[in-house]
Amino acid sequence: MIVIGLTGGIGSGKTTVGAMLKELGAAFIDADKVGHRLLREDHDLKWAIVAAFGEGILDADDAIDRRKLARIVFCDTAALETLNAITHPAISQAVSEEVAEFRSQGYKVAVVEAALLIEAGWMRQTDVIWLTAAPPEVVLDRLVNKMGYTEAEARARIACQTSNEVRRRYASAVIDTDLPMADLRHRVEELWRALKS
Ligand SMILES: CC(C)(COP(=O)(O)OP(=O)(O)OC[C@H]1O[C@@H](n2cnc3c(N)ncnc32)[C@H](O)[C@@H]1O)[C@@H](O)C(=O)NCCC(=O)NCCS
Ligand SMILES: Nc1ncnc2c1ncn2[C@@H]1O[C@H](COP(=O)(O)OP(=O)(O)OP(=O)(O)O)[C@@H](O)[C@H]1O
Repeated sequence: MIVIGLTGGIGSGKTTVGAMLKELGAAFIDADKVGHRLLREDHDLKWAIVAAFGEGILDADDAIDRRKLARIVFCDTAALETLNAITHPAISQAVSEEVAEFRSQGYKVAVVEAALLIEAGWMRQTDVIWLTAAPPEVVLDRLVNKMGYTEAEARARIACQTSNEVRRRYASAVIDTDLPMADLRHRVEELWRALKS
Protein backbone atom coordinates (compact mmCIF):
# COMPACT_ATOMS: atom_id res chain seq x y z
CA MET A 1 0.00 0.00 0.00
CA ILE A 2 1.21 3.50 -0.84
CA VAL A 3 0.64 6.09 1.88
CA ILE A 4 0.23 9.66 0.62
CA GLY A 5 0.89 12.40 3.17
CA LEU A 6 -1.44 15.23 2.17
CA THR A 7 -0.27 18.44 3.78
CA GLY A 8 -0.58 22.18 3.39
CA GLY A 9 -1.42 25.18 5.49
CA ILE A 10 -4.77 25.73 7.12
CA GLY A 11 -7.48 26.31 4.48
CA SER A 12 -5.20 25.32 1.62
CA GLY A 13 -7.63 22.71 0.26
CA LYS A 14 -6.45 19.42 1.83
CA THR A 15 -9.92 18.14 2.70
CA THR A 16 -11.23 19.05 -0.76
CA VAL A 17 -8.39 17.17 -2.47
CA GLY A 18 -8.67 14.33 0.07
CA ALA A 19 -12.36 13.88 -0.80
CA MET A 20 -11.43 13.57 -4.48
CA LEU A 21 -8.80 10.94 -3.65
CA LYS A 22 -11.35 9.07 -1.56
CA GLU A 23 -13.72 9.02 -4.55
CA LEU A 24 -10.88 7.56 -6.62
CA GLY A 25 -10.60 4.68 -4.14
CA ALA A 26 -8.07 5.76 -1.49
CA ALA A 27 -8.57 5.12 2.21
CA PHE A 28 -8.60 8.45 4.03
CA ILE A 29 -7.42 9.55 7.47
CA ASP A 30 -7.92 13.13 8.68
CA ALA A 31 -5.44 13.90 11.52
CA ASP A 32 -7.65 16.77 12.77
CA LYS A 33 -10.57 14.36 13.18
CA VAL A 34 -8.32 11.79 14.86
CA GLY A 35 -7.30 14.53 17.32
CA HIS A 36 -10.94 15.48 17.98
CA ARG A 37 -11.87 11.85 18.63
CA LEU A 38 -8.99 11.45 21.10
CA LEU A 39 -10.02 14.62 22.98
CA ARG A 40 -13.48 13.06 23.42
CA GLU A 41 -12.54 9.42 24.03
CA ASP A 42 -9.06 9.28 25.57
CA HIS A 43 -9.68 10.29 29.15
CA ASP A 44 -6.01 10.24 30.21
CA LEU A 45 -5.26 12.61 27.34
CA LYS A 46 -8.19 14.84 28.20
CA TRP A 47 -7.20 15.15 31.86
CA ALA A 48 -3.54 15.78 30.95
CA ILE A 49 -4.77 18.73 28.88
CA VAL A 50 -7.01 19.96 31.70
CA ALA A 51 -4.06 19.66 34.13
CA ALA A 52 -1.99 21.86 31.78
CA PHE A 53 -4.62 24.48 30.89
CA GLY A 54 -7.16 24.43 33.72
CA GLU A 55 -10.83 23.53 34.03
CA GLY A 56 -11.75 26.74 32.20
CA ILE A 57 -11.33 24.82 28.91
CA LEU A 58 -14.23 22.46 29.76
CA ASP A 59 -17.80 22.98 28.60
CA ALA A 60 -20.97 22.39 30.66
CA ASP A 61 -20.70 18.62 30.00
CA ASP A 62 -17.06 18.46 31.15
CA ALA A 63 -15.86 17.91 27.57
CA ILE A 64 -12.99 19.94 26.14
CA ASP A 65 -14.33 23.07 24.46
CA ARG A 66 -12.03 23.27 21.42
CA ARG A 67 -12.78 26.93 20.79
CA LYS A 68 -11.70 27.86 24.36
CA LEU A 69 -8.53 25.79 24.06
CA ALA A 70 -7.80 27.32 20.64
CA ARG A 71 -8.03 30.82 22.14
CA ILE A 72 -5.30 29.89 24.64
CA VAL A 73 -2.86 28.16 22.31
CA PHE A 74 -3.09 30.22 19.07
CA CYS A 75 -0.58 31.76 19.13
CA ASP A 76 1.17 31.46 22.49
CA THR A 77 4.19 29.42 21.44
CA ALA A 78 4.86 27.88 24.85
CA ALA A 79 1.20 26.90 25.33
CA LEU A 80 0.99 25.40 21.84
CA GLU A 81 4.19 23.42 22.42
CA THR A 82 2.69 22.05 25.63
CA LEU A 83 -0.51 21.01 23.82
CA ASN A 84 1.46 19.47 20.96
CA ALA A 85 3.67 17.54 23.39
CA ILE A 86 0.57 16.06 25.03
CA THR A 87 -1.47 15.33 21.89
CA HIS A 88 0.98 14.52 19.09
CA PRO A 89 2.27 11.13 20.34
CA ALA A 90 -1.33 9.94 20.77
CA ILE A 91 -2.39 11.23 17.33
CA SER A 92 0.69 9.66 15.72
CA GLN A 93 -0.09 6.29 17.33
CA ALA A 94 -3.76 6.42 16.31
CA VAL A 95 -2.89 7.40 12.72
CA SER A 96 -0.40 4.54 12.47
CA GLU A 97 -3.04 2.09 13.76
CA GLU A 98 -5.55 3.34 11.17
CA VAL A 99 -2.96 3.00 8.40
CA ALA A 100 -2.24 -0.59 9.52
CA GLU A 101 -5.96 -1.36 9.57
CA PHE A 102 -6.43 -0.05 6.01
CA ARG A 103 -3.38 -2.05 4.90
CA SER A 104 -4.89 -5.22 6.34
CA GLN A 105 -8.16 -4.45 4.52
CA GLY A 106 -6.24 -4.57 1.23
CA TYR A 107 -6.34 -0.89 0.22
CA LYS A 108 -3.75 0.00 -2.43
CA VAL A 109 -3.54 3.68 -1.42
CA ALA A 110 -4.16 5.51 1.88
CA VAL A 111 -4.11 9.26 2.40
CA VAL A 112 -3.07 10.86 5.70
CA GLU A 113 -4.29 14.46 5.74
CA ALA A 114 -2.42 16.64 8.25
CA ALA A 115 -1.55 20.32 8.25
CA LEU A 116 1.29 19.47 10.65
CA LEU A 117 2.62 16.42 8.79
CA ILE A 118 6.09 17.96 8.59
CA GLU A 119 6.18 19.89 11.90
CA ALA A 120 5.06 16.79 13.85
CA GLY A 121 7.31 14.35 11.96
CA TRP A 122 4.35 12.24 10.78
CA MET A 123 5.78 12.28 7.26
CA ARG A 124 7.88 9.32 8.41
CA GLN A 125 4.68 7.27 8.19
CA THR A 126 4.15 8.21 4.53
CA ASP A 127 5.72 7.23 1.21
CA VAL A 128 5.07 10.43 -0.77
CA ILE A 129 4.05 13.93 0.25
CA TRP A 130 1.62 16.03 -1.73
CA LEU A 131 1.24 19.69 -0.86
CA THR A 132 -1.92 21.75 -1.35
CA ALA A 133 -1.36 25.47 -1.79
CA ALA A 134 -3.28 28.63 -2.63
CA PRO A 135 -2.31 32.31 -2.52
CA PRO A 136 -2.39 33.82 1.02
CA GLU A 137 -5.27 36.18 0.21
CA VAL A 138 -7.36 33.26 -1.13
CA VAL A 139 -6.64 31.22 2.02
CA LEU A 140 -7.59 34.15 4.28
CA ASP A 141 -10.82 34.69 2.33
CA ARG A 142 -11.72 30.97 2.66
CA LEU A 143 -10.98 30.93 6.38
CA VAL A 144 -13.07 34.00 7.13
CA ASN A 145 -15.89 33.69 4.59
CA LYS A 146 -16.31 29.92 4.27
CA MET A 147 -14.92 28.40 7.45
CA GLY A 148 -16.15 30.84 10.11
CA TYR A 149 -12.83 32.05 11.56
CA THR A 150 -12.40 35.70 12.50
CA GLU A 151 -9.54 37.35 10.64
CA ALA A 152 -7.48 37.42 13.89
CA GLU A 153 -8.09 33.69 14.51
CA ALA A 154 -7.14 32.89 10.92
CA ARG A 155 -3.93 34.92 11.03
CA ALA A 156 -2.96 33.41 14.41
CA ARG A 157 -3.24 29.84 13.09
CA ILE A 158 -1.35 30.65 9.90
CA ALA A 159 1.44 32.18 12.04
CA CYS A 160 1.78 28.93 14.06
CA GLN A 161 2.51 26.81 11.03
CA THR A 162 5.56 26.28 8.90
CA SER A 163 5.86 28.05 5.53
CA ASN A 164 5.19 26.60 2.10
CA GLU A 165 8.85 27.20 1.35
CA VAL A 166 9.70 24.53 3.95
CA ARG A 167 6.83 22.25 2.94
CA ARG A 168 7.92 22.33 -0.72
CA ARG A 169 11.28 20.81 0.24
CA TYR A 170 9.48 17.60 1.25
CA ALA A 171 6.74 17.50 -1.36
CA SER A 172 6.93 15.46 -4.54
CA ALA A 173 3.84 17.23 -5.93
CA VAL A 174 2.32 20.65 -5.35
CA ILE A 175 -1.41 21.00 -5.99
CA ASP A 176 -2.59 24.55 -6.64
CA THR A 177 -6.14 24.57 -5.26
CA ASP A 178 -6.99 28.07 -6.48
CA LEU A 179 -8.65 26.53 -9.52
CA PRO A 180 -12.21 25.82 -10.63
CA MET A 181 -13.27 22.50 -9.06
CA ALA A 182 -13.30 20.68 -12.43
CA ASP A 183 -9.68 21.71 -13.10
CA LEU A 184 -8.65 20.75 -9.58
CA ARG A 185 -10.26 17.33 -10.04
CA HIS A 186 -8.41 16.93 -13.35
CA ARG A 187 -5.07 17.69 -11.63
CA VAL A 188 -5.81 15.21 -8.82
CA GLU A 189 -6.78 12.51 -11.35
CA GLU A 190 -3.53 13.15 -13.23
CA LEU A 191 -1.48 12.64 -10.05
CA TRP A 192 -3.53 9.56 -9.16
CA ARG A 193 -2.83 7.96 -12.55
CA ALA A 194 0.91 8.74 -12.27
CA LEU A 195 0.96 7.21 -8.78
CA LYS A 196 -0.62 3.99 -9.96
CA SER A 197 1.45 3.56 -13.14
C1 LIG B 1 -6.46 23.46 19.50
C2 LIG B 1 -7.63 22.62 19.02
C3 LIG B 1 -8.44 22.08 20.20
C4 LIG B 1 -8.56 23.55 18.17
O1 LIG B 1 -9.62 22.78 17.64
P1 LIG B 1 -10.43 23.32 16.35
O2 LIG B 1 -11.63 22.42 16.18
O3 LIG B 1 -10.66 24.79 16.49
O4 LIG B 1 -9.44 23.14 15.12
P2 LIG B 1 -9.05 21.79 14.31
O5 LIG B 1 -8.52 20.76 15.24
O6 LIG B 1 -10.20 21.36 13.45
O7 LIG B 1 -7.84 22.29 13.42
C5 LIG B 1 -8.10 23.15 12.29
C6 LIG B 1 -6.77 23.58 11.74
O8 LIG B 1 -6.05 24.34 12.72
C7 LIG B 1 -4.66 24.12 12.53
N1 LIG B 1 -4.06 23.55 13.77
C8 LIG B 1 -4.61 22.65 14.63
N2 LIG B 1 -3.72 22.32 15.60
C9 LIG B 1 -2.60 23.01 15.33
C10 LIG B 1 -1.32 23.11 15.95
N3 LIG B 1 -1.04 22.36 17.03
N4 LIG B 1 -0.39 23.94 15.40
C11 LIG B 1 -0.66 24.67 14.28
N5 LIG B 1 -1.86 24.61 13.65
C12 LIG B 1 -2.80 23.81 14.16
C13 LIG B 1 -4.54 23.10 11.38
O9 LIG B 1 -4.38 23.77 10.16
C14 LIG B 1 -5.86 22.40 11.39
O10 LIG B 1 -6.19 21.85 10.13
C15 LIG B 1 -7.15 21.43 18.14
O11 LIG B 1 -6.70 21.90 16.90
C16 LIG B 1 -6.03 20.63 18.79
O12 LIG B 1 -6.29 19.85 19.71
N6 LIG B 1 -4.79 20.78 18.27
C17 LIG B 1 -3.66 20.02 18.78
C18 LIG B 1 -3.56 18.71 18.04
C19 LIG B 1 -3.09 18.96 16.63
O13 LIG B 1 -1.94 19.35 16.40
N7 LIG B 1 -4.00 18.75 15.65
C20 LIG B 1 -3.72 19.03 14.27
C21 LIG B 1 -3.29 17.80 13.56
S1 LIG B 1 -2.90 18.18 11.87
N1 LIG C 1 -10.81 25.04 -5.81
C1 LIG C 1 -11.66 25.54 -4.91
N2 LIG C 1 -12.67 26.35 -5.30
C2 LIG C 1 -13.53 26.88 -4.39
N3 LIG C 1 -13.48 26.65 -3.06
C3 LIG C 1 -12.50 25.83 -2.62
C4 LIG C 1 -11.54 25.23 -3.51
N4 LIG C 1 -10.69 24.48 -2.77
C5 LIG C 1 -11.10 24.60 -1.50
N5 LIG C 1 -12.18 25.41 -1.39
C6 LIG C 1 -12.91 25.78 -0.17
O1 LIG C 1 -11.99 26.37 0.72
C7 LIG C 1 -12.26 25.97 2.06
C8 LIG C 1 -11.01 25.31 2.64
O2 LIG C 1 -10.78 24.10 1.94
P1 LIG C 1 -10.47 22.75 2.74
O3 LIG C 1 -11.43 22.51 3.86
O4 LIG C 1 -10.34 21.67 1.70
O5 LIG C 1 -9.02 23.15 3.31
P2 LIG C 1 -8.15 22.40 4.39
O6 LIG C 1 -6.74 22.60 3.98
O7 LIG C 1 -8.62 20.99 4.52
O8 LIG C 1 -8.49 23.21 5.71
P3 LIG C 1 -8.11 22.81 7.24
O9 LIG C 1 -6.72 23.22 7.43
O10 LIG C 1 -9.07 23.56 8.10
O11 LIG C 1 -8.31 21.31 7.40
C9 LIG C 1 -13.48 25.05 2.01
O12 LIG C 1 -14.63 25.82 2.29
C10 LIG C 1 -13.48 24.57 0.56
O13 LIG C 1 -14.78 24.25 0.11
